[in-house]
Amino acid sequence: MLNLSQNGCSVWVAASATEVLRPTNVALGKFDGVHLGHQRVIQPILQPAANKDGDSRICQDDPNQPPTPELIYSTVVTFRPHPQEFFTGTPRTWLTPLDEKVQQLRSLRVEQLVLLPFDKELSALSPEEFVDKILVQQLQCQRISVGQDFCFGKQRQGTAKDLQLLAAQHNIPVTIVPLQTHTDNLSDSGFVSLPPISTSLIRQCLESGDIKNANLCLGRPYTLFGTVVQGQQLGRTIGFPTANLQIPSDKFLPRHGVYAVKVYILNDTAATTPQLILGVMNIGNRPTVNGTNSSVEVHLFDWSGDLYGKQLAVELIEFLRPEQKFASLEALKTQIQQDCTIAQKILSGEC
Ligand SMILES: Cc1cc2nc3c(=O)[nH]c(=O)nc-3n(C[C@H](O)[C@H](O)[C@H](O)COP(=O)(O)O)c2cc1C
Ligand SMILES: Nc1ncnc2c1ncn2[C@@H]1O[C@H](COP(=O)(O)OP(=O)(O)O)[C@@H](O)[C@H]1O
Repeated sequence: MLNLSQNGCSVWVAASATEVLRPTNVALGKFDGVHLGHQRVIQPILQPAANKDGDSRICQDDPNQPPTPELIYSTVVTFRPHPQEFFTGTPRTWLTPLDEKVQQLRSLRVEQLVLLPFDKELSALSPEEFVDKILVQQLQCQRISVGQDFCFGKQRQGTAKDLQLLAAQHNIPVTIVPLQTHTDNLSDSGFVSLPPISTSLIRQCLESGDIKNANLCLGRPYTLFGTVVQGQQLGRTIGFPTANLQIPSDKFLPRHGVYAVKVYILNDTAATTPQLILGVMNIGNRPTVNGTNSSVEVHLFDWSGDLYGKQLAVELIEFLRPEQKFASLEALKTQIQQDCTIAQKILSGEC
Protein backbone atom coordinates (compact mmCIF):
# COMPACT_ATOMS: atom_id res chain seq x y z
CA MET A 1 0.00 0.00 0.00
CA LEU A 2 1.18 3.51 -0.75
CA ASN A 3 0.44 6.39 1.54
CA LEU A 4 1.27 9.45 -0.51
CA SER A 5 1.26 12.36 1.87
CA GLN A 6 2.37 15.95 2.07
CA ASN A 7 2.21 18.39 4.96
CA GLY A 8 0.55 15.74 7.11
CA CYS A 9 -2.43 15.49 4.74
CA SER A 10 -2.71 12.08 3.22
CA VAL A 11 -4.73 10.17 0.72
CA TRP A 12 -4.83 6.48 1.46
CA VAL A 13 -3.88 4.60 -1.69
CA ALA A 14 -5.06 1.01 -1.61
CA ALA A 15 -3.76 -1.31 -4.32
CA SER A 16 -6.01 -4.24 -3.39
CA ALA A 17 -9.49 -4.67 -1.97
CA THR A 18 -8.14 -6.08 1.32
CA GLU A 19 -6.37 -2.80 2.11
CA VAL A 20 -9.44 -0.62 1.68
CA LEU A 21 -10.71 1.51 4.58
CA ARG A 22 -14.45 0.90 4.89
CA PRO A 23 -17.31 1.79 4.63
CA THR A 24 -16.95 3.99 1.57
CA ASN A 25 -18.69 6.61 -0.50
CA VAL A 26 -17.39 5.93 -3.96
CA ALA A 27 -16.76 7.96 -7.13
CA LEU A 28 -16.05 5.50 -9.93
CA GLY A 29 -14.07 6.22 -13.09
CA LYS A 30 -10.61 6.70 -14.57
CA PHE A 31 -10.24 10.34 -13.56
CA ASP A 32 -7.15 11.03 -15.68
CA GLY A 33 -6.62 14.78 -15.45
CA VAL A 34 -9.03 15.26 -12.53
CA HIS A 35 -10.68 17.88 -14.76
CA LEU A 36 -13.77 19.99 -14.02
CA GLY A 37 -16.10 17.16 -15.12
CA HIS A 38 -14.32 14.70 -12.80
CA GLN A 39 -14.53 17.23 -9.97
CA ARG A 40 -18.33 17.33 -10.39
CA VAL A 41 -18.46 13.53 -10.15
CA ILE A 42 -16.35 13.54 -7.00
CA GLN A 43 -18.37 16.29 -5.28
CA PRO A 44 -21.31 14.10 -4.10
CA ILE A 45 -19.06 11.63 -2.23
CA LEU A 46 -17.17 14.20 -0.17
CA GLN A 47 -17.83 14.60 3.54
CA PRO A 48 -20.06 17.57 4.37
CA ALA A 49 -18.06 20.79 4.65
CA ALA A 50 -18.84 20.90 8.41
CA ASN A 51 -16.42 18.01 8.91
CA LYS A 52 -13.71 19.57 6.83
CA ASP A 53 -11.77 21.67 9.31
CA GLY A 54 -11.93 19.59 12.43
CA ASP A 55 -11.77 16.19 10.78
CA SER A 56 -8.62 14.55 12.07
CA ARG A 57 -8.90 11.88 9.38
CA ILE A 58 -8.02 14.35 6.66
CA CYS A 59 -5.08 16.14 8.23
CA GLN A 60 -3.68 13.91 10.89
CA ASP A 61 -0.38 14.15 12.71
CA ASP A 62 1.09 10.89 11.48
CA PRO A 63 0.55 10.48 7.74
CA ASN A 64 1.75 6.86 7.94
CA GLN A 65 -1.27 5.85 10.00
CA PRO A 66 -4.58 5.10 8.35
CA PRO A 67 -7.37 7.51 9.20
CA THR A 68 -9.56 6.44 12.13
CA PRO A 69 -12.82 5.02 10.78
CA GLU A 70 -15.38 7.31 12.42
CA LEU A 71 -17.34 8.14 9.30
CA ILE A 72 -17.57 6.97 5.73
CA TYR A 73 -14.43 7.28 3.64
CA SER A 74 -14.77 9.46 0.55
CA THR A 75 -13.12 7.18 -1.95
CA VAL A 76 -12.17 7.42 -5.60
CA VAL A 77 -12.12 3.99 -7.22
CA THR A 78 -10.21 3.47 -10.43
CA PHE A 79 -8.44 0.66 -12.28
CA ARG A 80 -4.76 -0.20 -12.61
CA PRO A 81 -3.59 -0.89 -15.21
CA HIS A 82 -5.92 1.26 -17.28
CA PRO A 83 -8.29 -1.18 -19.08
CA GLN A 84 -6.94 0.00 -22.44
CA GLU A 85 -3.37 -0.76 -21.30
CA PHE A 86 -4.50 -4.20 -20.13
CA PHE A 87 -6.16 -5.11 -23.44
CA THR A 88 -3.48 -3.66 -25.76
CA GLY A 89 -0.43 -4.46 -23.61
CA THR A 90 0.93 -0.99 -24.44
CA PRO A 91 1.72 1.46 -21.64
CA ARG A 92 0.19 4.90 -22.11
CA THR A 93 0.85 8.41 -20.93
CA TRP A 94 -1.31 10.36 -18.49
CA LEU A 95 -2.44 13.91 -17.92
CA THR A 96 -2.04 13.10 -14.23
CA PRO A 97 0.36 10.22 -13.45
CA LEU A 98 -0.40 8.56 -10.10
CA ASP A 99 1.37 10.97 -7.75
CA GLU A 100 -0.16 14.00 -9.50
CA LYS A 101 -3.60 12.39 -9.34
CA VAL A 102 -3.16 11.86 -5.61
CA GLN A 103 -2.17 15.52 -5.16
CA GLN A 104 -5.25 16.68 -7.03
CA LEU A 105 -7.57 14.33 -5.13
CA ARG A 106 -6.08 15.52 -1.87
CA SER A 107 -6.82 19.11 -2.75
CA LEU A 108 -10.46 18.11 -3.33
CA ARG A 109 -10.60 16.45 0.15
CA VAL A 110 -10.79 12.89 -1.15
CA GLU A 111 -9.55 10.54 1.58
CA GLN A 112 -8.82 7.33 -0.26
CA LEU A 113 -7.85 6.21 -3.76
CA VAL A 114 -8.49 2.56 -4.55
CA LEU A 115 -6.61 1.10 -7.52
CA LEU A 116 -8.57 -2.01 -8.44
CA PRO A 117 -6.17 -4.44 -10.14
CA PHE A 118 -7.62 -4.73 -13.64
CA ASP A 119 -6.96 -8.31 -14.71
CA LYS A 120 -8.68 -11.17 -16.52
CA GLU A 121 -10.84 -11.91 -13.52
CA LEU A 122 -12.04 -8.34 -12.96
CA SER A 123 -12.61 -7.74 -16.67
CA ALA A 124 -14.81 -10.85 -16.83
CA LEU A 125 -17.21 -9.75 -14.06
CA SER A 126 -20.76 -9.05 -15.21
CA PRO A 127 -22.32 -5.75 -14.10
CA GLU A 128 -24.28 -7.64 -11.38
CA GLU A 129 -21.11 -9.38 -10.13
CA PHE A 130 -19.17 -6.10 -10.12
CA VAL A 131 -21.81 -4.46 -7.94
CA ASP A 132 -22.16 -7.47 -5.58
CA LYS A 133 -18.51 -8.45 -5.21
CA ILE A 134 -16.63 -5.21 -5.55
CA LEU A 135 -18.96 -2.40 -4.52
CA VAL A 136 -21.10 -4.14 -1.89
CA GLN A 137 -18.87 -6.83 -0.39
CA GLN A 138 -15.36 -5.46 -0.78
CA LEU A 139 -15.89 -1.71 -0.58
CA GLN A 140 -19.00 -1.66 1.63
CA CYS A 141 -20.26 1.15 -0.51
CA GLN A 142 -22.89 3.50 0.98
CA ARG A 143 -23.21 5.94 -1.90
CA ILE A 144 -21.92 6.03 -5.48
CA SER A 145 -21.29 8.80 -7.99
CA VAL A 146 -20.49 8.32 -11.68
CA GLY A 147 -20.47 10.38 -14.86
CA GLN A 148 -23.32 9.97 -17.32
CA ASP A 149 -21.09 8.06 -19.79
CA PHE A 150 -19.81 5.55 -17.20
CA CYS A 151 -19.69 1.92 -18.41
CA PHE A 152 -18.71 -1.10 -16.36
CA GLY A 153 -18.60 -4.88 -16.25
CA LYS A 154 -17.62 -7.40 -18.91
CA GLN A 155 -17.25 -5.73 -22.33
CA ARG A 156 -18.51 -2.48 -20.79
CA GLN A 157 -22.04 -3.92 -20.79
CA GLY A 158 -23.33 -1.94 -17.81
CA THR A 159 -24.39 1.69 -18.11
CA ALA A 160 -24.75 4.32 -15.41
CA LYS A 161 -28.52 3.63 -15.38
CA ASP A 162 -27.85 -0.11 -14.92
CA LEU A 163 -25.60 0.74 -11.99
CA GLN A 164 -28.39 2.80 -10.48
CA LEU A 165 -30.86 -0.10 -10.79
CA LEU A 166 -28.44 -2.74 -9.48
CA ALA A 167 -27.26 -0.60 -6.56
CA ALA A 168 -30.88 0.19 -5.63
CA GLN A 169 -31.32 -3.51 -4.83
CA HIS A 170 -28.79 -2.92 -2.02
CA ASN A 171 -30.29 0.45 -1.04
CA ILE A 172 -27.22 2.28 -2.37
CA PRO A 173 -28.07 5.63 -3.98
CA VAL A 174 -26.25 6.44 -7.23
CA THR A 175 -25.74 9.99 -8.46
CA ILE A 176 -25.37 10.22 -12.24
CA VAL A 177 -23.57 13.45 -13.07
CA PRO A 178 -24.39 14.97 -16.49
CA LEU A 179 -21.42 15.60 -18.78
CA GLN A 180 -20.15 19.09 -18.26
CA THR A 181 -19.63 21.52 -21.10
CA HIS A 182 -17.99 24.86 -20.61
CA THR A 183 -20.65 27.50 -20.37
CA ASP A 184 -19.00 30.09 -18.18
CA ASN A 185 -16.65 31.26 -20.94
CA LEU A 186 -18.97 31.27 -23.89
CA SER A 187 -18.40 34.83 -24.93
CA ASP A 188 -14.61 35.03 -24.99
CA SER A 189 -13.32 31.50 -25.52
CA GLY A 190 -15.54 30.02 -28.22
CA PHE A 191 -16.43 27.02 -26.02
CA VAL A 192 -19.86 27.02 -27.52
CA SER A 193 -18.70 24.69 -30.32
CA LEU A 194 -16.67 22.35 -28.11
CA PRO A 195 -17.90 18.93 -27.02
CA PRO A 196 -18.24 18.08 -23.29
CA ILE A 197 -15.13 18.25 -21.14
CA SER A 198 -13.23 14.97 -21.30
CA THR A 199 -9.72 13.61 -20.92
CA SER A 200 -9.49 13.04 -24.67
CA LEU A 201 -10.65 16.59 -25.43
CA ILE A 202 -7.92 17.96 -23.14
CA ARG A 203 -5.32 15.72 -24.81
CA GLN A 204 -6.46 17.02 -28.22
CA CYS A 205 -6.21 20.62 -27.02
CA LEU A 206 -2.69 20.01 -25.68
CA GLU A 207 -1.65 18.21 -28.87
CA SER A 208 -2.73 21.17 -30.96
CA GLY A 209 -1.25 23.83 -28.65
CA ASP A 210 -4.66 25.07 -27.51
CA ILE A 211 -3.48 25.58 -23.95
CA LYS A 212 -6.17 28.08 -23.02
CA ASN A 213 -8.97 25.61 -23.59
CA ALA A 214 -7.05 22.72 -22.03
CA ASN A 215 -6.59 24.85 -18.90
CA LEU A 216 -10.25 25.89 -18.87
CA CYS A 217 -11.33 22.22 -18.99
CA LEU A 218 -8.89 21.30 -16.23
CA GLY A 219 -9.84 24.23 -14.01
CA ARG A 220 -6.12 24.89 -13.53
CA PRO A 221 -3.03 25.20 -15.75
CA TYR A 222 -1.65 22.00 -17.26
CA THR A 223 1.58 21.44 -15.32
CA LEU A 224 4.81 19.56 -15.99
CA PHE A 225 6.77 18.40 -12.94
CA GLY A 226 10.43 17.48 -13.40
CA THR A 227 13.97 17.42 -12.05
CA VAL A 228 16.60 19.72 -13.54
CA VAL A 229 19.38 17.76 -15.29
CA GLN A 230 22.41 18.78 -17.33
CA GLY A 231 22.05 19.65 -21.00
CA GLN A 232 24.65 20.56 -23.59
CA GLN A 233 25.69 23.71 -21.68
CA LEU A 234 25.02 25.79 -24.79
CA GLY A 235 22.23 27.93 -23.39
CA ARG A 236 24.54 30.04 -21.23
CA THR A 237 26.74 30.78 -24.28
CA ILE A 238 23.85 32.48 -26.11
CA GLY A 239 22.62 34.36 -23.03
CA PHE A 240 19.62 32.09 -22.42
CA PRO A 241 20.48 29.41 -19.88
CA THR A 242 17.75 26.78 -19.82
CA ALA A 243 16.94 24.31 -17.06
CA ASN A 244 16.51 20.94 -18.79
CA LEU A 245 13.77 18.89 -17.15
CA GLN A 246 13.59 15.16 -16.72
CA ILE A 247 9.86 14.43 -16.86
CA PRO A 248 8.37 11.07 -15.79
CA SER A 249 8.02 8.90 -18.90
CA ASP A 250 4.31 8.31 -18.28
CA LYS A 251 3.47 12.03 -18.40
CA PHE A 252 1.56 13.23 -21.47
CA LEU A 253 3.58 15.94 -23.27
CA PRO A 254 1.86 18.69 -25.26
CA ARG A 255 2.72 19.84 -28.78
CA HIS A 256 6.39 20.53 -29.51
CA GLY A 257 7.17 24.23 -29.50
CA VAL A 258 7.62 27.32 -27.39
CA TYR A 259 5.37 28.34 -24.47
CA ALA A 260 4.85 31.15 -21.98
CA VAL A 261 5.03 29.50 -18.55
CA LYS A 262 4.85 30.06 -14.82
CA VAL A 263 7.47 28.16 -12.84
CA TYR A 264 7.73 27.14 -9.18
CA ILE A 265 10.93 25.77 -7.64
CA LEU A 266 9.52 23.11 -5.32
CA ASN A 267 12.50 22.05 -3.21
CA ASP A 268 14.16 25.42 -2.80
CA THR A 269 15.49 25.41 0.75
CA ALA A 270 15.92 29.21 0.68
CA ALA A 271 12.18 29.84 0.24
CA THR A 272 9.45 28.62 2.62
CA THR A 273 6.75 28.61 -0.05
CA PRO A 274 7.49 27.99 -3.72
CA GLN A 275 8.10 31.29 -5.44
CA LEU A 276 6.48 32.12 -8.77
CA ILE A 277 8.96 32.85 -11.57
CA LEU A 278 7.86 33.71 -15.10
CA GLY A 279 9.59 32.19 -18.11
CA VAL A 280 9.58 30.52 -21.52
CA MET A 281 9.71 26.82 -22.28
CA ASN A 282 10.77 24.86 -25.34
CA ILE A 283 9.68 21.28 -25.96
CA GLY A 284 11.37 19.61 -28.92
CA ASN A 285 14.44 18.16 -30.55
CA ARG A 286 16.43 21.42 -30.93
CA PRO A 287 17.10 20.99 -34.68
CA THR A 288 19.30 24.12 -34.74
CA VAL A 289 21.91 22.39 -32.59
CA ASN A 290 21.30 18.98 -34.18
CA GLY A 291 19.57 17.66 -31.07
CA THR A 292 18.56 14.03 -31.34
CA ASN A 293 16.32 13.44 -28.34
CA SER A 294 13.22 15.31 -27.25
CA SER A 295 13.86 17.77 -24.43
CA VAL A 296 11.83 20.05 -22.16
CA GLU A 297 13.67 23.19 -21.05
CA VAL A 298 12.75 26.44 -19.35
CA HIS A 299 14.44 29.82 -19.26
CA LEU A 300 13.47 31.88 -16.21
CA PHE A 301 13.17 35.66 -16.51
CA ASP A 302 15.36 37.82 -14.26
CA TRP A 303 16.73 34.82 -12.42
CA SER A 304 20.24 33.50 -11.91
CA GLY A 305 21.59 30.66 -9.83
CA ASP A 306 22.00 26.91 -9.93
CA LEU A 307 18.94 24.74 -10.58
CA TYR A 308 20.58 21.35 -11.13
CA GLY A 309 18.80 18.69 -9.07
CA LYS A 310 15.88 20.99 -8.21
CA GLN A 311 12.26 20.00 -8.74
CA LEU A 312 10.29 22.42 -10.90
CA ALA A 313 6.56 22.74 -11.51
CA VAL A 314 5.97 24.37 -14.89
CA GLU A 315 2.47 25.69 -15.58
CA LEU A 316 1.66 26.07 -19.27
CA ILE A 317 -0.08 29.35 -20.01
CA GLU A 318 0.11 29.86 -23.77
CA PHE A 319 1.61 28.27 -26.87
CA LEU A 320 3.75 30.79 -28.76
CA ARG A 321 5.12 29.05 -31.87
CA PRO A 322 6.34 25.73 -33.27
CA GLU A 323 9.99 24.80 -32.95
CA GLN A 324 12.13 25.75 -36.00
CA LYS A 325 15.57 24.97 -37.42
CA PHE A 326 17.54 28.22 -37.53
CA ALA A 327 20.54 28.85 -39.81
CA SER A 328 22.72 29.95 -36.90
CA LEU A 329 22.82 30.22 -33.12
CA GLU A 330 22.67 33.98 -33.58
CA ALA A 331 19.32 33.67 -35.42
CA LEU A 332 18.02 31.35 -32.69
CA LYS A 333 19.11 33.86 -30.05
CA THR A 334 17.24 36.70 -31.80
CA GLN A 335 14.09 34.56 -31.96
CA ILE A 336 14.33 33.53 -28.29
CA GLN A 337 14.62 37.22 -27.36
CA GLN A 338 11.37 37.86 -29.26
CA ASP A 339 9.73 34.86 -27.57
CA CYS A 340 10.67 36.32 -24.18
CA THR A 341 9.19 39.72 -25.05
CA ILE A 342 5.87 38.19 -26.16
CA ALA A 343 5.74 35.82 -23.18
CA GLN A 344 6.37 38.67 -20.76
CA LYS A 345 3.44 40.59 -22.26
CA ILE A 346 1.15 37.57 -22.07
CA LEU A 347 2.15 36.67 -18.52
CA SER A 348 1.76 40.23 -17.28
CA GLY A 349 -1.74 40.27 -18.79
CA GLU A 350 -0.99 42.84 -21.49
CA CYS A 351 -2.27 40.62 -24.33
C1 LIG B 1 12.30 30.04 -25.66
C2 LIG B 1 13.11 29.01 -26.38
C3 LIG B 1 12.85 28.75 -27.71
C4 LIG B 1 13.61 27.81 -28.40
N1 LIG B 1 13.35 27.57 -29.72
C5 LIG B 1 14.10 26.72 -30.40
C6 LIG B 1 13.87 26.51 -31.81
O1 LIG B 1 12.96 27.05 -32.41
N2 LIG B 1 14.70 25.66 -32.47
C7 LIG B 1 15.72 25.01 -31.84
O2 LIG B 1 16.43 24.28 -32.51
N3 LIG B 1 15.94 25.16 -30.50
C8 LIG B 1 15.15 25.99 -29.79
N4 LIG B 1 15.39 26.17 -28.43
C9 LIG B 1 16.34 25.28 -27.77
C10 LIG B 1 17.76 25.78 -27.84
O3 LIG B 1 18.35 25.20 -28.98
C11 LIG B 1 18.48 25.31 -26.57
O4 LIG B 1 17.91 25.99 -25.49
C12 LIG B 1 19.94 25.61 -26.62
O5 LIG B 1 20.51 24.79 -27.60
C13 LIG B 1 20.60 25.33 -25.27
O6 LIG B 1 20.50 23.98 -24.94
P1 LIG B 1 21.16 23.41 -23.59
O7 LIG B 1 20.24 23.76 -22.44
O8 LIG B 1 21.21 21.91 -23.80
O9 LIG B 1 22.48 23.99 -23.43
C14 LIG B 1 14.64 27.10 -27.72
C15 LIG B 1 14.87 27.36 -26.37
C16 LIG B 1 14.13 28.30 -25.70
C17 LIG B 1 14.41 28.56 -24.26
N1 LIG C 1 17.53 32.26 -15.75
C1 LIG C 1 17.80 30.94 -15.77
N2 LIG C 1 16.94 30.05 -16.31
C2 LIG C 1 17.23 28.74 -16.33
N3 LIG C 1 18.36 28.21 -15.84
C3 LIG C 1 19.24 29.04 -15.28
C4 LIG C 1 19.02 30.43 -15.23
N4 LIG C 1 20.08 31.00 -14.63
C5 LIG C 1 20.93 30.03 -14.31
N5 LIG C 1 20.47 28.84 -14.68
C6 LIG C 1 21.22 27.59 -14.46
O1 LIG C 1 21.87 27.29 -15.67
C7 LIG C 1 21.55 25.99 -16.14
C8 LIG C 1 21.32 26.05 -17.61
O2 LIG C 1 22.42 26.51 -18.33
P1 LIG C 1 22.76 25.89 -19.72
O3 LIG C 1 24.00 26.52 -20.27
O4 LIG C 1 21.53 25.93 -20.59
O5 LIG C 1 23.13 24.41 -19.29
P2 LIG C 1 22.41 23.02 -19.55
O6 LIG C 1 22.66 22.71 -20.96
O7 LIG C 1 23.07 22.06 -18.58
O8 LIG C 1 20.95 23.20 -19.25
C9 LIG C 1 20.29 25.61 -15.41
O9 LIG C 1 20.14 24.23 -15.18
C10 LIG C 1 20.41 26.38 -14.11
O10 LIG C 1 21.12 25.60 -13.18
